Amino acid sequence: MKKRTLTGGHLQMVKSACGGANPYSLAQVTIATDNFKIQIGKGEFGSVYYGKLEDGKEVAIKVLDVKSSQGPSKFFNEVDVLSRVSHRNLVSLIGYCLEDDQQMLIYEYMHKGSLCDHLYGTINFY
Ligand SMILES: Nc1ncnc2c1ncn2[C@@H]1O[C@H](COP(=O)(O)OP(=O)(O)OP(=O)(O)O)[C@@H](O)[C@H]1O
Repeated sequence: MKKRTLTGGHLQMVKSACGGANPYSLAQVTIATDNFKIQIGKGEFGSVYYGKLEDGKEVAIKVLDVKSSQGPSKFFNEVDVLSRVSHRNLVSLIGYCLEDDQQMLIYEYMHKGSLCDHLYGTINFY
């Protein structure tokens, strides 16, 4: 299957859409996740890992599965929507990592999981 990556145009859109979300390097994400040690979930978009940023903030890091048929458009849509909405019942987008063909989204970590986790019993606590 053809590998889907973000084009230069997509990258520009992501960077401007990210607003308050910060860019993180692959090295920072690797340290934060202790080399992607704890996988807390898997969705359509890819795998989700537990991490802790330098300032101690706990995060959930979604790593785009490059084989996903959703590809860059899913990444862009998620960044675009979450950067424009802010609500106590919605998870916040803290940052993103776009490096070496990697596409990752960094969210605040929800200790109590998602509504879906509660409905389907798929939660793992860390
Ligand atoms: N911010 C978060 N905090 C804690 N756990 C999370 C967070 N985001 C995702 N997870 C965990 O990872 C799992 C997969 O999440 P993800 O959002 O990728 O899948 P999804 O809910 O099926 O959505 P999508 O359709 O975007 O793939 C969730 O069910 C949850 O257990």
